[in-house]
Amino acid sequence: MGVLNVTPDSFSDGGRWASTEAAVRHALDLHADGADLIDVGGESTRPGAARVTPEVEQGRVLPVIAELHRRGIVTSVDTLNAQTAERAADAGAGIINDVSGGLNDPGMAAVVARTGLTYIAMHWRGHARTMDTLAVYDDVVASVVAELTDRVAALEAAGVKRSQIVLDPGLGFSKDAEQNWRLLGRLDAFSALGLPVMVGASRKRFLAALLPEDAPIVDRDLPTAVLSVLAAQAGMWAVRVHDVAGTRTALNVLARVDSARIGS
Ligand SMILES: Nc1nc2ncc(COP(=O)(O)O)nc2c(=O)[nH]1
Repeated sequence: MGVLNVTPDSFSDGGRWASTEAAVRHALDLHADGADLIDVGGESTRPGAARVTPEVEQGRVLPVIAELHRRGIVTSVDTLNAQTAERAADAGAGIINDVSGGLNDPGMAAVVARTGLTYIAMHWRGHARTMDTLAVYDDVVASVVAELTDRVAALEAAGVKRSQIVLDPGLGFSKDAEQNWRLLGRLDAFSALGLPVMVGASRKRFLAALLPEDAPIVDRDLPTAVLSVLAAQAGMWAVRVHDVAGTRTALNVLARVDSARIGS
């Protein structure tokens, strides 16, 4: 899953794809680099980011989703808002990617049920302004698994089919660095729920600790690619990355080793 933030303020690529034309061009590049999916977001979710209205969000993402759909590219709409999700589905989005797992907008589950689209339910405890204060867990793996399990039950009660749901541990959302690493060390606990799982570590702050103090954000693409391989080995459904080319190359290394092993 290639990341396309059509926002002026996303932490790692804010403002570079603010126009529809620039955004579509970048999506085509990500697709050419090997992305199976393009995640189109119109509101930055980075800690401290300002909220935008659904109308502003829709103005940013709908034209991009419609044009990519016209070109046969599968998109997910990265939104907390039911109205945006519904309009994105009408514009041709194939997936709803909701970082709040349905907690932000009470109307989201009904839209997911009605559209029948794949729904990525990420673990979330609150908006960007408060999320860091909510990073308190006795056992982060057990808590995130339990809270996602609750979300699945609520979604099914609202008419969403289990077959629509993809889970995501929500790295960096109400998790500190150590908690992110703990979650990455136990991806099996998420697979054990019997649903596809996506992981989004790309360029996130917790990776910076592995790099020199003043390293540019793009240097986080190497640890991101390593995590993509580990996620693939753990049987993850998808990884959400900015540097598709790097992750695709890393996954090709894994595929080559696996095929050689099978052939041996
Ligand atoms: N499902 C899912 N969606 C997401 N959307 C945005 C961000 C924040 O990263 P960005 O600002 O680089 O897009 N991370 C996730 C994530 O980890 N999982």
